[in-house]
Amino acid sequence: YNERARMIKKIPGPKDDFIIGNAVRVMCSSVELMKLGRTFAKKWNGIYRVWIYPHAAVAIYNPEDIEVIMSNMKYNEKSLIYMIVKPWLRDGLLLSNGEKWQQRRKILTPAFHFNILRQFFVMIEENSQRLLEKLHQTSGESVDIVPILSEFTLNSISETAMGTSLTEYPTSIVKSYKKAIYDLGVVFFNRFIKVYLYPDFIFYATSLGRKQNKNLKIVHGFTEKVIQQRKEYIKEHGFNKDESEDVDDIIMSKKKKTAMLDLLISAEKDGLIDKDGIQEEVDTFMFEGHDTTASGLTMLLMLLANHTHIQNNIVTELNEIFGESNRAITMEDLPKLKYLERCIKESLRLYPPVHFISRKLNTTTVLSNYTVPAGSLCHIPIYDLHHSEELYENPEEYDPDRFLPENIERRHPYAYIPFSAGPRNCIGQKFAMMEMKIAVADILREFKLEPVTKPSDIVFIADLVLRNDGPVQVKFVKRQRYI
Ligand code: HEM
Repeated sequence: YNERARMIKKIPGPKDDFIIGNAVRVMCSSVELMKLGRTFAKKWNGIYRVWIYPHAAVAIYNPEDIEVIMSNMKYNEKSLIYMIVKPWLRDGLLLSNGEKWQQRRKILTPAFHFNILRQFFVMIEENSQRLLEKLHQTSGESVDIVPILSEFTLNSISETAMGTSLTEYPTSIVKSYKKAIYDLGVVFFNRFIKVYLYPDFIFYATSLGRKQNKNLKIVHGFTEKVIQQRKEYIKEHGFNKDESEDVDDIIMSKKKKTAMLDLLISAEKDGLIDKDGIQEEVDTFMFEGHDTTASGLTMLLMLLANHTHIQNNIVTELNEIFGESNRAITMEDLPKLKYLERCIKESLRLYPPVHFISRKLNTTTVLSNYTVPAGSLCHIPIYDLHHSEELYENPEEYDPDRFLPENIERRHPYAYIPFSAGPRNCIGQKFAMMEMKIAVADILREFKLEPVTKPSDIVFIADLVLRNDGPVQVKFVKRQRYI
């Protein structure tokens, strides 16, 4: 009944229970929670509030409010719910705030410069060829693409950003890393819905807390090895500092592969970051750089398998570029793949891998004519924004032409934000788009995709990235030269 509660109560939202608000309502299964989010979004119009004692939150899914929050540095701080993943990613770029975030972002930005991406291209293409070999082994039979694509994206991020090939590790170690990430997702979800598990002293006394610790040990142990291996490499081969002190030259050196990790190790030598800081960033990039693109590619291939005419349009575009030639794809081909780019963008609209983000409102803010008190959480359910009937005609339909330049122009710039927007946007978005383009172009030059899992079979589970509750299956049938 205080002023804050009175302000929040003016915003429409689900009926709440005395004191605890909506706490009981959100304590449901992972699948039900995802459905509940969609039900709420449909019931209200671009904004609603939830109250889970003692926290108030608004969910906004209209572009005008999202612009207010995302375009302004004063709303850059991540909300309390990210504290659930803090023991894992600690103060890495995704979670850090204030000066620390600014300094880290400055160190890491050059790792995604166009010239660096050009070098990454070669390594991603090598991995894409390995992916094709795997797909050939499926001999046109139905296959679950989730683990196959996750292996491709994990290998790609470790070779490019970390300068470490996972083929040098026993498969059991890599498998247990991936499984530990999946299991952590389950723990995080369970803590997220049970507010009584938020205090550390309660959480760590439960079996869930113990499960988290066990999996964190595996995940941190793995990334520690990745850093160690790179440091040993640098010790042996050096940074090539004799030739230049310039950071671009260091990571572009021909003597060794380029790596984001090298920037961090170099920054450690300059006293800008310490050992723990490096580990935080490696954990962040290994996760953000692989699970997101794997989710994006999974849904994209499933959609293409189910939309033959769209798949054929991409093949026509590929034919125009490659003709009868078997030559490998190059960096120069990428901007020519305009239709494919539209298909990727539309897939990221329908299935945004990062479907939900959240900020903290440090000041009292007016959103949709409602006053939201300082201290509230501000959730941005990207999924619901992208499925809004007001912004997209027939929002459930897969229609790449929504991304024709004239159609983009008609939309609000914050109506489509798969990579977030503003100063705190995704640092890896160009990397991700490049990786997805290479993989899909290579796959469609080689295989015709046939549907097994249909869009109507997809049932989301609540996790850090958008996941189906079960496998996503596709058939890869060898093509007789692009027909
Ligand atoms: C399709 C693929 C991807 C999607 C949809 C995606 C989406 C996003 C989104 C929505 C955010 C904002 C998160 C938030 O505010 O909580 C973000 C942040 C971030 N992403 Fe991505 N991402 C993708 C791929 C990547 C890749 C490949 C990398 C690394 C190579 C990466 C690294 C990061 C990092 C480090 C941040 C935190 C940035 C900051 O706060 O300064 N992401 N991403």
